[in-house]
Amino acid sequence: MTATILDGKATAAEIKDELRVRVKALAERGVTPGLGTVLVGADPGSQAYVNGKHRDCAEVGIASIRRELPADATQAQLDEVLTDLNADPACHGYIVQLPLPAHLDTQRALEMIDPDKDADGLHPVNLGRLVLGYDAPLPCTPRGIVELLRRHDVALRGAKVALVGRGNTVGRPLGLLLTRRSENATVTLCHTGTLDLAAHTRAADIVIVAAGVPGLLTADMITPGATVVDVGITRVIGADGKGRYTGDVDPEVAEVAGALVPMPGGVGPMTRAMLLTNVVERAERG
Ligand SMILES: Nc1nc2c(c(=O)[nH]1)N[C@@H](CN(C=O)c1ccc(C(=O)N[C@@H](CCC(=O)O)C(=O)O)cc1)CN2
Repeated sequence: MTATILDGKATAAEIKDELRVRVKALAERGVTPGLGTVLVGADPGSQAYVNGKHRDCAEVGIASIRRELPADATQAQLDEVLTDLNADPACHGYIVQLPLPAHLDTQRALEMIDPDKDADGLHPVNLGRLVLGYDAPLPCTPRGIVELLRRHDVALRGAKVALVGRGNTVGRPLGLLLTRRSENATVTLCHTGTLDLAAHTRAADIVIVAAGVPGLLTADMITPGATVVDVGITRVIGADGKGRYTGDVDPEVAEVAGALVPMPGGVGPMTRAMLLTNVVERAERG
């Protein structure tokens, strides 16, 4: 068996086409959605991700608001930028690019974001709203995974899902999304303390791996025909001395799985598309 590839890049492109139409409708009401980004320091990876977000904005007609601080910025300087963005009516949602330099308090920065402008959906108030089933901006990666599966007709209702990883940005919120009444999947949340991980992944119709451990899921760990989602993205240095990104799923899994969300080209582009979606939704609310 060779898995059907669930192409996140193509699906994200479809979503961006749909967003372009919604942005045009907003323009007719005199509203231009605005996404803000806060970048501290000059890490090349973070700069590339922020540039990518602004390219995405330009593609769909969202206004870009860029705030940059030097690597040695103080917490007070960062607070000031966040306070400004909270008050800026042109900014419907914004993100603080992570990771922040080690001397800054990330949790404090995330908590300073106005929850109604939290484009990443990672503010504790919004994660709390998600737990309680209230309306809230949803975290982009979990939302992107559910959207990708839905658009490729992967049945979630009644499905057994093994979710590997309990982090606050993917594993935990994704478990909450998948167990909402609208999705109705049955989720086993696995983590580093799970005994016999393979027994859980083999019993699952859908295996989602967000552990940050390259090649963690091997072909013998899934049932033939299962759907596999690779959320891992770890930078490794190859034999040629060059850096590259690798996922949590061993390439041989593609020979056994029925469907595979690959890395690259799967969850990453969907995460970016959901960030834009969160901003457009905020602008539509007025
Ligand atoms: N505030 C945030 N900070 C960070 C986030 C985030 O969602 N919010 N996630 C990552 C970086 N990131 C976006 O910021 C991001 C990472 C990877 C991709 C992506 O599309 N990756 C490609 C493969 C790698 C590549 O080609 O560069 C893929 O999966 O196809 C998008 C966004 C940390 N910080």
